[in-house]
Amino acid sequence: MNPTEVTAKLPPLLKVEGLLRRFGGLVAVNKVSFEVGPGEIVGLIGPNGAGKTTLFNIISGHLEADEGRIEFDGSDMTHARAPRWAKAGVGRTFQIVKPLTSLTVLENVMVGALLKNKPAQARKQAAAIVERVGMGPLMDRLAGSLTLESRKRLELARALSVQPRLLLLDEILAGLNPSEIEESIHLIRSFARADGLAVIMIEHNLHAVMSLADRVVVLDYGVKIAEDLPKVVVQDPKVIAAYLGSDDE
Ligand SMILES: Nc1ncnc2c1ncn2[C@@H]1O[C@H](COP(=O)(O)OP(=O)(O)OP(=O)(O)O)[C@@H](O)[C@H]1O
Repeated sequence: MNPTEVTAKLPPLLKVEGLLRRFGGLVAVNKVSFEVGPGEIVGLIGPNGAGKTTLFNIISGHLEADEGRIEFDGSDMTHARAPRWAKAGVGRTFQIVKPLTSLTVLENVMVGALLKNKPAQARKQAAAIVERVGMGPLMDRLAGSLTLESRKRLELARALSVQPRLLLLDEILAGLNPSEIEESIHLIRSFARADGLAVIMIEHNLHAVMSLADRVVVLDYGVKIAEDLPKVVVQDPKVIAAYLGSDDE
């Protein structure tokens, strides 16, 4: 049995129905619906400006939808703000990494862990997460002194610090070299397969999407134009046309 067959039998963890978000006259997300089950890895792709980050901003409470409904773990989260999403178990990374530069790596991760734990427990948990993402030796370094690759890992650790059941990863592979990308792919797979986290990843690296995702959702001008297995999506004429018509490489 493959992982999609397993997760298909479980009730969805995230259910997005008819989400719509306007910026003035522009419809950035246009009636988008999809579901994600526990342990499932979903790739979210589409040309620049397709609405991917806007969708993440809505799913993590950083923006409100103008229309539609979102359920997480059976609760209506349509009007929930970011802290409630984090407490409910949704961790996210940002495309522009923004660690608290004057805090250490460990302290950055503790900030999220303190949402649900007392300080001593939060420190222990944060240290375990820092080790898990391979940053153990950098635990006491100031975040402001890290390389881009380490900042990206820290961003992932911060997303994990809220003990998420759903991880939203926004282009965490951009700017990494091939061996760092392989390591990250391995790590993301282990979060889903070993820990049962659901993952939605916005990713321009199609090799990574093909090797990781159980399912791919494609946005173009805010509209969901395809949703299927990675190998089916990359052959879909609508998807090919959307990419050829964009300025993406
Ligand atoms: N705060 C905002 N105010 C006005 N327009 C916005 C705002 N945020 C996003 N947009 C517009 O909404 C559309 C979708 O943007 P979004 O960043 O969600 O796309 P994306 O698919 O994440 O793109 P990329 O791959 O380039 O990151 C774009 O046309 C963008 O210019």
